[in-house]
Amino acid sequence: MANVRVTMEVGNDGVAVIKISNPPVNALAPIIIAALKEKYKEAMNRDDVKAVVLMGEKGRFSGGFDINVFQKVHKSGDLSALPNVSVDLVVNTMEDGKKPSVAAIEGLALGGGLELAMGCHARIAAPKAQLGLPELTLGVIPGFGGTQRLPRLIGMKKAVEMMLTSKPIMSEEGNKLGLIDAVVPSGELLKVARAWALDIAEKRKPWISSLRRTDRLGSLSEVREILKVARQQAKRTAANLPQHQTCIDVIEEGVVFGGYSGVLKEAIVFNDLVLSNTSKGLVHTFLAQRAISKIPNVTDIGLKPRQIKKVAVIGGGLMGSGIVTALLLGNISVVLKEINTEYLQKGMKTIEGNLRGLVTRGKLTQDKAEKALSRLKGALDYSEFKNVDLVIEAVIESVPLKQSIFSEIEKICPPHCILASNTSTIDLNTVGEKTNAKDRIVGAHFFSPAHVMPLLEIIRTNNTSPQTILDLMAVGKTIKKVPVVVRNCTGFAVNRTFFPYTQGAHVLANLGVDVFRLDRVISNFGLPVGPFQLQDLAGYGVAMAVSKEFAASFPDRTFQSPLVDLLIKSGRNGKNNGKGYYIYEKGSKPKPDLSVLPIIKESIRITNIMPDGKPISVSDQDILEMILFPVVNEACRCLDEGIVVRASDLDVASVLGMSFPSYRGGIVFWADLVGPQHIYTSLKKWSEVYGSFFKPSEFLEKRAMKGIPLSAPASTSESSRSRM
Ligand SMILES: C[C@H](O)CC(=O)SCCNC(=O)CCNC(=O)[C@H](O)C(C)(C)COP(=O)(O)OP(=O)(O)OC[C@H]1O[C@@H](n2cnc3c(N)ncnc32)[C@H](O)[C@@H]1OP(=O)(O)O
Repeated sequence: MANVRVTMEVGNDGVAVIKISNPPVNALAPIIIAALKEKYKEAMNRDDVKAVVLMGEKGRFSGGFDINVFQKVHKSGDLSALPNVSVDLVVNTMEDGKKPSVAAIEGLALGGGLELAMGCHARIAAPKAQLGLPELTLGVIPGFGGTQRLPRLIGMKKAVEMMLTSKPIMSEEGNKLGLIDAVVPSGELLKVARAWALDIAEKRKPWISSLRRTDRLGSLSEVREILKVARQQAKRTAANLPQHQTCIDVIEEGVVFGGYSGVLKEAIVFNDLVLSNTSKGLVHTFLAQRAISKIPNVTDIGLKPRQIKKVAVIGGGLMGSGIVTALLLGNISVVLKEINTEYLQKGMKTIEGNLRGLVTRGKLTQDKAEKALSRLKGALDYSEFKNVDLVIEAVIESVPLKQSIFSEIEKICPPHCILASNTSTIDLNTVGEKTNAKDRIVGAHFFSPAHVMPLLEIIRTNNTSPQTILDLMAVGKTIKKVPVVVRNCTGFAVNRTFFPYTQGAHVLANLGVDVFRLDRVISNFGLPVGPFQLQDLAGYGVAMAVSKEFAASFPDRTFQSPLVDLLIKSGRNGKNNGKGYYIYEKGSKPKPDLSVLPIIKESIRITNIMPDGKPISVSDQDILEMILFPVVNEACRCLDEGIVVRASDLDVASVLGMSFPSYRGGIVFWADLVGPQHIYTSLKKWSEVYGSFFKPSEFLEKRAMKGIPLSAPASTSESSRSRM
């Protein structure tokens, strides 16, 4: 803890330099806040101090309030762990202190970090420092006066945009907007900040308290118009989130009743929001995403990732070309291998199209797209494979084909080369069966479209070496994916956990519940689309292949719905041919296709599972639970079998792989909030009426009976089942 501290050095010029040190981002932990108060008090009382410069250690001002403290509050429900910063430190000690403060900002000033800087009387920044108030992404609002000071410094419109989108700006833009008083080279930052602070103290520069400014706010009617538009927008984009509307209310309070009233209201509602389930979910998601890269016996044994300079991708279909695109964007040289010129050209065109799409959407410059393409080579044989560091196979899901590819590339590639498969269903032991390189065989499961979706599932067998896993994790990070390391099993972690999602929806459809209502309930819960629309988007071929796979591995809990087969027979193929459960027309939103109803009726006739031949009557809550509890049940089996390192990995995987709402914290976190006992009792009841698809797993039963959260690590007696 020696490096968690605040230091103060007073120079001969009479400037006290107060420095925050809490690596790696100088987070404002309670101990830092207490030390800041102490140093400020000392600076105000010392006769040899004329002014203060506030800065952060090692080139980073501050990443904001310590997020771990939120988690502690979430667990204990005790708000007293939150220190009084907004009034006590920022208003009374810094802004209204008798000596001026100047913030010297380098690297980043985010959340509470930027709020401290705004409490200073001027802000000097090094180039390219990130400035932002991302608190809404944690389910709270800025709580150290940011809702009041940012609009007063840069104007209402931009301030509202920065808070509601949580997007940071760079110091150069901050300078143009009035948030930053000067941008100076890093080496001159401290010198300029000291001089600026003295200039304020000696009245050569104005002594400005942001909270008292009104000149940038605009008239009340202008403010109200901006806030009205923001409210409407937030209703659309953040329907289930309380913090957006609350943030707007607090901003308005300050404009109507003055900045100080705004600060007081901000502090009150901040505390309410901290305790909300939304904040619990979002904070959990943030920390879980960081924990995911810590793999016991891989990342903690002193291994260093080797550099992956050249990658070969086999197969230029939709997945293969998406993977190539992602690699090229990560500055990696790629060889795309196809079996003939026609397929190769098709793959190349798809890659070009992917890059062009990013340019059109303003996500990539033309220059960068061209440079990315220049790193790509096409090949029809393996001659380019002699010096590759990694091969990713992305051909069709055929066991003999994959096996022959792997035994061929083993002979051609250098002995250090990682041999990865993008299979989503085939056992990796089977894929690598005919090779002698089992320690280098690994799964690299991307999600479609691979250049857009952020998750990379890394599947290890019992033979995969830690170095192979570490290297692939490093590649994942280079191409801006979040890698989750999982064990080999049918469907791996994501598809396996979520296969009952579609299944549950099909059970309900066959019990007579309207499919469009089912989709609506799920999208109201926060997933982008419901299970039927998702099936339309993924294509029915995928649905058929996947359900066959699961039926073979988990016959006890696979519901055989004839619906997709009937849809295909009626000439539907989902979005691919514009006709599925919905009608897809260019330029318009998908519309429910009522002509699908007779097909569903036929499915109901075949399955004949409706009690007394009548549709069941269910509430929206029942629907939600009947679709999601079986998912929780399968997640329990994955935990029991040690498919993931920790429960929160499954949360991240569900958020990034299945778009489960991040503000609900992920599937296991959500289940723990709902309560394992309720989930167990409900599943048990449904299994008695509707069959074994709903049968609760042993793991769920045990945890429910003992009142242990599903996310709690396995006890010694339980872990005998785990394969980790
Ligand atoms: C009252 C106030 O208004 C409330 C607040 O201030 S809430 C906090 C607002 N701040 C934020 O939301 C910033 C959150 N942090 C980030 O976005 C990113 O971490 C960052 C941009 C600062 C740095 O990103 P990057 O360099 O990629 O590093 P990243 O891996 O994310 O973080 C490095 C470590 O710092 C930790 N960290 C980052 N910000 C933190 C914070 N505010 N509190 C505690 N820990 C933090 C991470 O958990 C991670 O820990 P680990 O090494 O143990 O895994």
